[in-house]
Amino acid sequence: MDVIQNLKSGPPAEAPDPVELKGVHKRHGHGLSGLHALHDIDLTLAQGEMVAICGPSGSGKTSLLNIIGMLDTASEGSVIVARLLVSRMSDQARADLRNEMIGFVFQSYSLIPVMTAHENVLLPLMLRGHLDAAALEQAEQRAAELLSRLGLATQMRHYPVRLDASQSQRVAIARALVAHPRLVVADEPTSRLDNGCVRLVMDLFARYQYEHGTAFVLSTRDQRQFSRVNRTLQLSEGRLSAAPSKTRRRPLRVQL
Ligand SMILES: Nc1ncnc2c1ncn2[C@@H]1O[C@H](COP(=O)(O)OP(=O)(O)OP(=O)(O)O)[C@@H](O)[C@H]1O
Repeated sequence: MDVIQNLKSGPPAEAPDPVELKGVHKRHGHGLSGLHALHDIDLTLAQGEMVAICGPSGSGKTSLLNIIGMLDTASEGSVIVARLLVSRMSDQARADLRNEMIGFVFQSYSLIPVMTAHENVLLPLMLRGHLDAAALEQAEQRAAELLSRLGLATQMRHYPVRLDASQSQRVAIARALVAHPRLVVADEPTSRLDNGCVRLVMDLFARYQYEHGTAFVLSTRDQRQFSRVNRTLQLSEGRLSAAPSKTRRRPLRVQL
């Protein structure tokens, strides 16, 4: 696909639900010593929807996100991403689809130490293939704009070693958004942010929902996010249920 076109394009007008899980179980390890981390999970995420998965440490949040993001496979049940049954895909096809449609925010940020903040954010666009000069300039601008929006204009040329936890987390968030993914999978994305930064991030997420139809699945223990998501689900010992008291249908407010 033409890169400039690719940089500009949003999701197709009638995009299918990005993710559908049915009867998913996850067992880590084998046999009796294996740990049954997820039990019979049913979950459909609609295009443009933001879902928070909350639950205590060890309840299975990361295991679930890894399956949704195709970083790990289910032990049982079906995982459908972009209408494709993940278990039938080759490793390469899974990697390509992941690269094409999903942005990740990892709990430990996973920034590349030998790259500046700006280069880290550019990475997903560079991985999509050769950029000609015009596309590269556009990509660099987009990465810089995202970092500025997240309050990191003066840290763009810093290497990760010079960033504190809040700055590193915001770089990881910019990197997840830069390629306008259809789906963002974010593991505790605001755990290291103060209230002002949480607002910046949630406003930016809402903007992506509206402008690009991006769907978000966030694992969180952060109460500050609950009023900004469309749906909150509770994971408890690997079992998923609705958390109705925390559910809101639409993000409250978008600051453009
Ligand atoms: N690779 C693995 N091998 C064995 N057990 C694992 C593995 N990954 C996770 N587990 C176990 O599965 C259960 C769920 O872990 P998971 O990391 O998904 O929970 P979590 O809710 O994300 O926890 P936290 O909030 O602390 O990250 C835990 O008991 C954990 O020890």
